[in-house]
Amino acid sequence: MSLLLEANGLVKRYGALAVVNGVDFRVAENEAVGIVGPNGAGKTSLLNLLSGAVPVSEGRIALRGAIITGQDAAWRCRHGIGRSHQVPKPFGGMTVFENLLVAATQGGGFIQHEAYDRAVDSLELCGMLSAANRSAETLGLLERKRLELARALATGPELLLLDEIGGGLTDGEALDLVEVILDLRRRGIAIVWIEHIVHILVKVVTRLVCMDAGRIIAEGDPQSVLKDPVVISAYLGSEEVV
Ligand SMILES: Nc1ncnc2c1ncn2[C@@H]1O[C@H](COP(=O)(O)OP(=O)(O)OP(=O)(O)O)[C@@H](O)[C@H]1O
Repeated sequence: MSLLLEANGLVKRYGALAVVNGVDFRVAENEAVGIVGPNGAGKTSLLNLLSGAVPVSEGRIALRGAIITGQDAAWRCRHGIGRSHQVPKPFGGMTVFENLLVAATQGGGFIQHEAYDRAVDSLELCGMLSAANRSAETLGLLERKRLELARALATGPELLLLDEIGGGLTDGEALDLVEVILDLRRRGIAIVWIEHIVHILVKVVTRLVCMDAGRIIAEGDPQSVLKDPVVISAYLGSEEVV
């Protein structure tokens, strides 16, 4: 597998506080990487740096070997880095389908039939065809999460950054989303997924990273990371998670 995204020495400071503190992070083509860690560990902050939502304080990020550290989120989205947010916020005053068309055209840079086909494809993949003409604001949580995923997908990503896409869902609902995410992997999309529902996460990811206090404290194959005493002490406690 060739390297898709590589970040070295990432630091993000707010005032004196380094919320991401010297992180090296790599994702290969079509790889699925999970990120876990306690609240406030810096997981979303790391995703924000990778997606370009916030600028780095230090470090550099490369996409397929080309430095993209200075590129903003819109540029990165056009060049294959899509993301979903922890709290889904559909575009208001629009239907589900219109949300996806906006993502395909404005986020992905697709035009005309290509944009339309992308939007339809994302609807189908995320199981939202029957909701296409509903006002996005009327959706319940599961459908909002699906729309959040579909919208990221409509931008045509090679790499999808998912922030707690399973959060707030029942186990059954989260398992349905797992099937969708597995489908995306089958299509060759690489996934970086932050999730607290660890037994759901490990159904998709082949590598797990654990963060604490802005640093990576363990990484490797998911079962080994979950058994690591450092991870148990910082994050899992004595809880049985898989
Ligand atoms: N814009 C900001 N200004 C100041 N501090 C911030 C900002 N954004 C995040 N932080 C701080 O950075 C730290 C890491 O937050 P972050 O949201 O990245 O953690 P997380 O691991 O994603 O947590 P959770 O699992 O609760 O979502 C927290 O202490 C948070 O308060």
